[in-house]
Amino acid sequence: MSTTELTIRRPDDWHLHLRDGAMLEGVIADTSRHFARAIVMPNLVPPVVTTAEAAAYRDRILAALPEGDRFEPLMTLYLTEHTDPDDVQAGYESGLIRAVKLYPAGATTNSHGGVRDMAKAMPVLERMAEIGLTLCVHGEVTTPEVDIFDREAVFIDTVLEPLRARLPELRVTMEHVTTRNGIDYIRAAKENLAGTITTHHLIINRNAILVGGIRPHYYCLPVAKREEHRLALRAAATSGDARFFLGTDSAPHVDPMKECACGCAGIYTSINTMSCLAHVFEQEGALDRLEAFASLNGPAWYGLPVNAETIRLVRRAEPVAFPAKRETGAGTVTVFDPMFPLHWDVVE
Ligand SMILES: NC(=O)N[C@@H](CC(=O)O)C(=O)O
Ligand SMILES: [Zn+2]
Ligand SMILES: [Zn+2]
Repeated sequence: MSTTELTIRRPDDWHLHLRDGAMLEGVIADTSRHFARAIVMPNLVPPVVTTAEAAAYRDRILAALPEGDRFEPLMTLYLTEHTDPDDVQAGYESGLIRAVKLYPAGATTNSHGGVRDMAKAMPVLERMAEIGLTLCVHGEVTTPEVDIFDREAVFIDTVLEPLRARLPELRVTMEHVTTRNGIDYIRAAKENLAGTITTHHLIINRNAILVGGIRPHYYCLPVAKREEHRLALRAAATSGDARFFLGTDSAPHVDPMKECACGCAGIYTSINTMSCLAHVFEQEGALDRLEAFASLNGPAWYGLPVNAETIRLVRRAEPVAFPAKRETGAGTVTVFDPMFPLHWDVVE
């Protein structure tokens, strides 16, 4: 008999875009329904750079939460070349700041204020290494000569490895790993390195974006790679290795910003992530490791307790329906379509 029910600790999302204002209000319930906590990305316009800005953003998130939902936003700071190490340390020591995010300038959505010259960020990075504060990285180079499909691998060789050689004590989370190279690099590290994997990168390869017509709702950054890379991600996610855990990178953009001549990067998966993941883990014969990936490995890496509550997943005979669109006060957001029926349902 195959498994049709599964109870796991309540999951957390270790890489999430909640946005702000009407978009935040429109999407937050899709996360707080299933997830207890999330590492909230700071790439707002303007970005969340100081501890005071992060505190104000946290208040706005809590104010947008539906009545009765218990959800803890774990705040991050957007690293710039002018970030003040003392402010970062104070934010960390107050318990508000859980990570600092490195966006190479120009690498992704709202990253123009990111880091151009790593040398200028060194004082902050040294302080973080000293106090044990985690650096989350969007691991892609932006050099125009480098092919977009190679940007993660080149980042590892030319930015990440030199940084970690110089600051071995620095804790680094490689966000949204998309390549075998990234997986191998994390596996080979002795310490202080972990990686988040998104839901969609376990499901799509680059064909989803390009075959049969250009499909903007499968476009995100880092861009999905070849099938061999997707298989490496699936192997890592389902391996039980504590260095790999869920970061959905759910990144809502309104449809007109996706369906146009120069569409935004980002895929919206908050609403059906747990169903998608149960499907993937079932396919891999690893349902017993879903809890490690979604609920245990992340807290261990960030030094936080595992959630006390549980969620129950049930495999239905009939497919579970999800809305194709999420309507928000900021506009309509298309929901990730895994291109197969989803049978796993989360029951409260
Ligand atoms: N992943 C994406 O494609 N987009 C993210 C930014 C990011 O995580 O790189 C966004 O904020 O829209
Ligand atoms: Zn990113
Ligand atoms: Zn992201």
